[in-house]
Amino acid sequence: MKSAVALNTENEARIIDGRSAAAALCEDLKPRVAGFRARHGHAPGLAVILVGSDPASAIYVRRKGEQCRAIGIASTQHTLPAETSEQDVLDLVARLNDSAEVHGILVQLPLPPHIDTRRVLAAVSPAKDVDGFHVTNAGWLAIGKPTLAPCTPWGCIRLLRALGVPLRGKRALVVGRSVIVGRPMAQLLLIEDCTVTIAHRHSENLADLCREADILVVAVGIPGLIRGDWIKPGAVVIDVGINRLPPDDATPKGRIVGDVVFDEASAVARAITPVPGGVGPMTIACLLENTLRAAEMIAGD
Ligand SMILES: Nc1nc2c(c(=O)[nH]1)N[C@@H](CN(C=O)c1ccc(C(=O)N[C@@H](CCC(=O)O)C(=O)O)cc1)CN2
Repeated sequence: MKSAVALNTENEARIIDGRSAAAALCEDLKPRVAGFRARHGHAPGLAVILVGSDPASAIYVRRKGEQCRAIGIASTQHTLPAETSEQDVLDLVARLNDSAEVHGILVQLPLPPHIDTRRVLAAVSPAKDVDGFHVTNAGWLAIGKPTLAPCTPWGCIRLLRALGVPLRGKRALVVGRSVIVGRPMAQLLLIEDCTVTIAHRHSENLADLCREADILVVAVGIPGLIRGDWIKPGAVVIDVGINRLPPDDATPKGRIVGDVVFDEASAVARAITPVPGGVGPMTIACLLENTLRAAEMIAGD
């Protein structure tokens, strides 16, 4: 991946540009996708399942389809009404598991409350689990051998690597313990030889834990939780939070902010991801990477 981020030598944080990093990754994937097509006579295929009409989910799913097509991945979207039964979702997953044209299956989250998310995710074939949420893939990651790693944390690792800061031996704090981000993020940082701590809603002295971190990854969905004086001078801050604030006169749709107070943190940190334009775009680029990887593994490349 071409480096979209370089370290700042001045006394202010480097803003890590996730949009350029994602664009660079997609450019790198294009010839690999073309190579797959040339070898196998068909494109890698991604199937995306969207249940219900959550507006944000609909936007993300649409972007996933557009970006797949832009690099030559075949993408199909299965949009089901919010009242679809769990069994109907499971039946669709089973059909996609059996389809030779589909190499990656993604169930957009959140699912409506009457559907058991764990049961649906467990039904996805681990070989096609491009979100990396299946327990088999979580298990591979937990033993340090990731196959298909969850896209958001994998995107964070890509940003950290592109930044060029040494990770080995550094103290990393992950704030948040979700299955989608916090837990896999901690596992991936461990593979990078960081000394990893996970903090969560019951952690005591969160500010002090943050002040010890060379690498701080925050994924809790609480706008502005992390203040500038919680950050160790020179730390790298990865803000995974995407929170929409209530509308105001200047922003009728509501401003999108992260979990970190950006202006305060950027005065202290060595480098920081903005929201929007940081980790978010990498999530989709890494999904495309995982889809190609799944296709290559299924084809035995
Ligand atoms: N099955 C999955 N569901 C969900 C995932 C996931 O990885 N797999 N992650 C999120 C939603 N998501 C992708 O699905 C996602 C969220 C945000 C962004 C993004 O680029 N955000 C922008 C800001 C928001 C905007 O512009 O609308 C940014 O950060 O710049 C991409 C993907 C939950 N569900």
